[in-house]
Amino acid sequence: MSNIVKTLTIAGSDSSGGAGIQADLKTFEEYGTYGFSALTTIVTMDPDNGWHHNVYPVEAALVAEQLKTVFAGGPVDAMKTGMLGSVEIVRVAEQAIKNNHQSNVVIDPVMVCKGEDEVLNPESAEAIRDLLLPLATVVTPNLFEAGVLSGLGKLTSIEDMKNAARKIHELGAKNVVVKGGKALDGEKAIDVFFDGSDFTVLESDKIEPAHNHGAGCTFAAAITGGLANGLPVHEAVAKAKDFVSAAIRSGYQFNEYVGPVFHGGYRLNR
Ligand SMILES: Nc1ncnc2c1ncn2[C@@H]1O[C@H](COP(=O)(O)OP(=O)(O)O)[C@@H](O)[C@H]1O
Ligand SMILES: Cc1ncc(COP(=O)(O)O)c(C=O)c1O
Repeated sequence: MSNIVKTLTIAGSDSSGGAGIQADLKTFEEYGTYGFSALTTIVTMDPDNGWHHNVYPVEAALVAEQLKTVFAGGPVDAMKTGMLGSVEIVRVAEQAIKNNHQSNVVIDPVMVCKGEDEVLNPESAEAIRDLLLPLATVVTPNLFEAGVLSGLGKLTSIEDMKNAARKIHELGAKNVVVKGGKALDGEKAIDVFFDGSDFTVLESDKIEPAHNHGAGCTFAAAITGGLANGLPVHEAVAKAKDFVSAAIRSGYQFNEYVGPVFHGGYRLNR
């Protein structure tokens, strides 16, 4: 079929199914697109150790090989990156985007897993800032990641989020969405969108219980799906906000530690 709309994720595997490549491919399907993937890391969560996340990066050369396979069909309609796992893998992603003249690039600068409070790999965070932000059509940091990328540290208000978005735009990303999510105090889940000249504040009710494991990946994958389908950036972001809200509302409690989103929530109109 020649009218197939193609999407790609370069991300890690979350066997628990809510986040990572699993979230991305499910979301791409919901958007009626054909999903490709290059796996960067395998993440396990240990029920015998308080659900501690162990992250196992794949060899960078193997990520490059996967991307050679994907791009053998030419550039895709839109792509995203998620957890990248090492500086070398960030470089491989950068080269693939440049060499294949890939447009519609969504960078989700994954630095932490929810429930874990250490930056997974500080060098990778710097590499994402320096190598990938200049290639980003949209970058989607959460509150913590936006504080790191902007250098502003802890962000606690919409004004802080706007200042961070401005700084991240200066680093080269064309559009920035700073996600307040559950981390920003208040009754609303607030995200700030900045296109380089105007701010839009996206608001939804804060959903409780927050079955939001995978919400960030799902949001970025939904923006990717929207861009692939030809939506302008601001519409792709607004639709992604509705999509992820429905996914959180339809989420469920997997065990005592984690409640993932359900990526099909939007279709079920929940
Ligand atoms: N409890 C919640 N209720 C409603 N929306 C939420 C909730 N938690 C997160 N979101 C939304 O989900 C999206 C992902 O945000 P967030 O969970 O902060 O990202 P990340 O997974 O990268 O930490 C954002 O649009 C955010 O506002
Ligand atoms: C492979 C992978 N990518 C990304 C994330 C981040 O998930 P979230 O969308 O909840 O921020 C996780 C968290 O567990 C993960 O395992």
